[in-house]
Amino acid sequence: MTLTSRPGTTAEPVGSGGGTGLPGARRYLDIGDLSLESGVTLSGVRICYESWGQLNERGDNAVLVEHALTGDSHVVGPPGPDHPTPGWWEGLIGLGSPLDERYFVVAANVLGGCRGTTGPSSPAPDGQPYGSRFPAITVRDQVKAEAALAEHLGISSFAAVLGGSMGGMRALEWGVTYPAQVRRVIAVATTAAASGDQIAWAASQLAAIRMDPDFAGGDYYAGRPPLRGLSVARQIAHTTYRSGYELNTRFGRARQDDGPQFAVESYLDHHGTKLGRRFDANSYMVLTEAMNAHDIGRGRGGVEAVLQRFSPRLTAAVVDSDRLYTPAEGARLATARGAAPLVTMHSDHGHDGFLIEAAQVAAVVRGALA
Ligand SMILES: CC(=O)SCCNC(=O)CCNC(=O)[C@H](O)C(C)(C)COP(=O)(O)OP(=O)(O)OC[C@H]1O[C@@H](n2cnc3c(N)ncnc32)[C@H](O)[C@@H]1OP(=O)(O)O
Ligand SMILES: N[C@@H](CCO)C(=O)O
Repeated sequence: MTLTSRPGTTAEPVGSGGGTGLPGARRYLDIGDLSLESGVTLSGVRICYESWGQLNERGDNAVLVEHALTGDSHVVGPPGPDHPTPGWWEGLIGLGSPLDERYFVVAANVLGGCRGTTGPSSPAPDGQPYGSRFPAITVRDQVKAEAALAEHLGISSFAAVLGGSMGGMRALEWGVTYPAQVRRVIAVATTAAASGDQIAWAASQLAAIRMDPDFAGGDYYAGRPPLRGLSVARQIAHTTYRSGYELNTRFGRARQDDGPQFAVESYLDHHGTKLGRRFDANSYMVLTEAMNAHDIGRGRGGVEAVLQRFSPRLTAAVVDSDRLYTPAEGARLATARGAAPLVTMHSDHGHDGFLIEAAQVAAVVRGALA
């Protein structure tokens, strides 16, 4: 990333919010072709993003907020025409919040996703959706696309790049790939490299989608989407996102409406069906595979070597009941050169605690930026 502004095409903003962070403030930037880590070139890449606040003259008061697997650029704010869901980290941005008027906050929809940034459901150069033709991408590719956005916006350096889960992976990659442009990384409920356990849980999710007859090898956009496979994938994932303690105490052995189905089955079914209404199965697979490939040490001498030369200040935070991105993985991050002591958040909810315990996350961010 150089500090000069680069050519890019800003498409018409949609909605009416401009850069204010009000609903409908999504904007699009066409960054052109992106050469991927695999050597493949993805042509005509578009980034969809939101921003809050003003960039200062030095271009160094920016903060990048990175969303997780099924999140999006709508970090805070009510639902609106462009945002079927409310903000997922309410209280993080705005007056009186950790990311207040001192900062220019940016959040982009991730490369490979389905909320406006180029992904498998986007049109390929032939005008048809990529579908099965969408290339494998990595977290590094996602960060490279975001760097093009940062450059276009005139950002010289970030005061912080922060995110949870898959968002934390991107935050870490930013710190490794662009150390001179990132002063602080805040990595929440995440890992330096996908573990065998995480890849194993992902394997059955990917298989569930592939086994849905509606998947059609990924080329289903003209027909029915593979909602049953996606639902099962989400149900497996959601179980790993919550703690056994929560599932036992909240649902236990109760039956749904005194019928034959366990209440916890009904709950998982609800979340599986709900995701199908807002998420594309191909994106789910592409992003899951990108997370599986995540390893900040790949081609760089391994994770420990990278952590020992990590140059931005690093704050790692974990959720004590997270059985997917375990506290041990956060503790490993906190061994990085110059890292702050590990922050442990308490939640009975497991991994999703990084979304649910918004006040604790806000305290982590406030503390890291103090
Ligand atoms: C809020 C958003 O979705 S933000 C939009 C962008 N999305 C993201 O960023 C993804 C991140 N968000 C998420 O993963 C989730 O929304 C979370 C983690 C925030 C949800 O956490 P919680 O608020 O604790 O929700 P919880 O797990 O209790 O589920 C509540 C839902 O389960 C339903 N439910 C609860 N018990 C049962 C049951 N026995 N049977 C069927 N449904 C049930 C509730 O009716 C509720 O439904 P609704 O979400 O349609 O209103
Ligand atoms: N509930 C989160 C979990 C992934 O970290 C999501 O759907 O993005």
